[in-house]
Amino acid sequence: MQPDISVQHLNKIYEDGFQALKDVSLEIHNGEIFALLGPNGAGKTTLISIICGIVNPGNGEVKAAGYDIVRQYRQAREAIGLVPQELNTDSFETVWDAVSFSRGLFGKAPKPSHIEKVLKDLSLWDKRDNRIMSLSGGMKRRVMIAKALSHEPRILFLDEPTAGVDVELRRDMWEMVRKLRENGTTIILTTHYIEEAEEMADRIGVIRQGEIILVEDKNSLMSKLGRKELRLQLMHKLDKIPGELTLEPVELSDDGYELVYTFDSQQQQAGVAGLLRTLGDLGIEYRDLQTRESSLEEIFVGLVHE
Ligand SMILES: Nc1ncnc2c1ncn2[C@@H]1O[C@H](COP(=O)(O)OP(=O)(O)OP(=O)(O)O)[C@@H](O)[C@H]1O
Repeated sequence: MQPDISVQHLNKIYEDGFQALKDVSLEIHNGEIFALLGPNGAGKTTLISIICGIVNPGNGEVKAAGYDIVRQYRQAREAIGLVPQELNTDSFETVWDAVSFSRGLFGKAPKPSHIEKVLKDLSLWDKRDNRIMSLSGGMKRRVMIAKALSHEPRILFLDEPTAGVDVELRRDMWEMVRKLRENGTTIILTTHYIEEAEEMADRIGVIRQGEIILVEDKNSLMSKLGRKELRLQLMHKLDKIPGELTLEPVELSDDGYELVYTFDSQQQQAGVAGLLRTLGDLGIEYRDLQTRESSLEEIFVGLVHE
């Protein structure tokens, strides 16, 4: 099956000569939730804006739903809903009118049954006759999503969907996004929040200074997250790792006074207990021990600051 989004060797140099994207290649498949994670200025908005036809691409090829975003702009754009970072919500219009109008912008015939479904899915049905400016911040965000979904796109972009949103509303948003995915929408979200990527995404892409430096299944990243390290400071120097321990992921420090054991947090019980027992059997004494866990945050920070 062809990917919903295909980006091949995309470069972007802004008019002032700044290169915001460097040879970006990425494929996103139907029904995925893909999180694009990166620090400020990494190029997330630039990438999204190019795919959505708001910013001109440099060289490279970009397709949405199989359509080239330059040569087949209309078809490509119609496949996409975009919830931008900046929310423009000082509108006197009612929720119903605003969402219906957005659909019209794509040249689509009115379809009240769809607008009704979108508003109900987003828990906005009761507010349909309210003016947008009278709504709470969280409701306004929902309206933005409803507008983006009004023309029945198969791909939804959410640029920083929960920036500045309180924890409760963030959870609501996550729940909503999951529901949309269940209905077959492909979702691409940008975020600074590692927690958000962990919670939501099927796959995570990390972008740094215009380059995609990692694209990985969330679960395999989570198994990295689950790595733990046990450090044992020994009473007496060891010259080498005893044969009984060579099957274990154990390393000896250069000075021979520290053993470092790396393990999966899921196997914690058996692994650590077994190791300590073996050390006891071998008569290897230690003064102190510490464990530490590497988090996705650490992996991320390590990656983007390398
Ligand atoms: N119109 C422009 N002209 C020149 N440089 C630009 C322009 N728009 C963005 N940039 C630069 O391109 C880089 C990437 O910006 P972009 O907005 O894509 O980053 P981002 O990852 O979305 O950041 P944030 O998380 O802060 O939204 C930044 O260094 C930015 O200053």
